[in-house]
Amino acid sequence: SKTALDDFEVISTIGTGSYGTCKKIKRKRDGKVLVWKELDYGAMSETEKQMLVSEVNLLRELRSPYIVKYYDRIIDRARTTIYIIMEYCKGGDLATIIAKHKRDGQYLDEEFIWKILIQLTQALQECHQRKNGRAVLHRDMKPANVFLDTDRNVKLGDFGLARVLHHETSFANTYVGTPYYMSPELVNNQSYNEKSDIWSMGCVLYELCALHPPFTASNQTELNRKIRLGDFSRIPACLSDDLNNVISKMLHVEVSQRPSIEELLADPIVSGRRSRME
Ligand SMILES: CN(C)CCCNS(=O)(=O)c1cccc(Nc2nc(OCC3CCCCC3)c3[nH]cnc3n2)c1
Repeated sequence: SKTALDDFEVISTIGTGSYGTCKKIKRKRDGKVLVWKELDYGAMSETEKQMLVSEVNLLRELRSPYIVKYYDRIIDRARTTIYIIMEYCKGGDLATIIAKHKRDGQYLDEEFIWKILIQLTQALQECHQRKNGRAVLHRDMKPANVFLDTDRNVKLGDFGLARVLHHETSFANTYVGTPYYMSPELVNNQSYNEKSDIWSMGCVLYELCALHPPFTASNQTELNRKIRLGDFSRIPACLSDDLNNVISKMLHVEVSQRPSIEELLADPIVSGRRSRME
């Protein structure tokens, strides 16, 4: 039988993203706590609705312990709203964690950063090296889209939704935040590719280390210049050269010089750290 809205009770609103509202919900039959994201498709064209359907179908196929699990979807035609039901990540998002450490003037410890690095890479591996089909690019990886579960394991979220919403007509396209994580190829109006996700992952990991993005500026032009130059300062001195080396590789301005997912996982530093963790 189809899942219906009254199979759930809303506990609270977690927040509002570029596409709509995220609510914490409880499944009545077993009390399981989940979230749903409400998207109003009322103003979407037929093509955009088609894109939304295909993006949601892609969400179903992405199965990894490091990607927010998709459960179901409910379509309420009366309200022209789709409810996408996903796993609830108790640990919140990295943007909140970084802001807290910045406020307290305390860096994150290196072991935690390596754990995030390894698990984010594995989350991207699932998307870039999908068995049965084309790679799914995240396109919008940033600290606010990386969640943690109870054991502080990574849960990469909001897949695909980024693409359907970067469609020119959707209101979500209006930049709410500064695109600190734009890759050089995007700044140069070249195409977005798998290596662009690697760049964004490098920016997220850099910000976990330094508690600020690698490239900052007070306006877009200045930001674009810094991104094209790829000049960023070393992560804090208390963090190892190994960590600095791996993150610096991800932030290579030249797409061809930037490692792919498989090259990252094959890197002796990364595989060495990974084997010590699992
Ligand atoms: C905006 N943030 C900096 C802080 C405000 C919000 N707190 S928070 O740090 O995200 C937070 C606190 C406690 C639990 C969770 N768990 C959670 N959140 C999701 O999305 C959050 C939503 C994303 C779009 C923008 C608004 C917030 C999930 N999506 C799938 N599973 C999810 N699990 C999140």
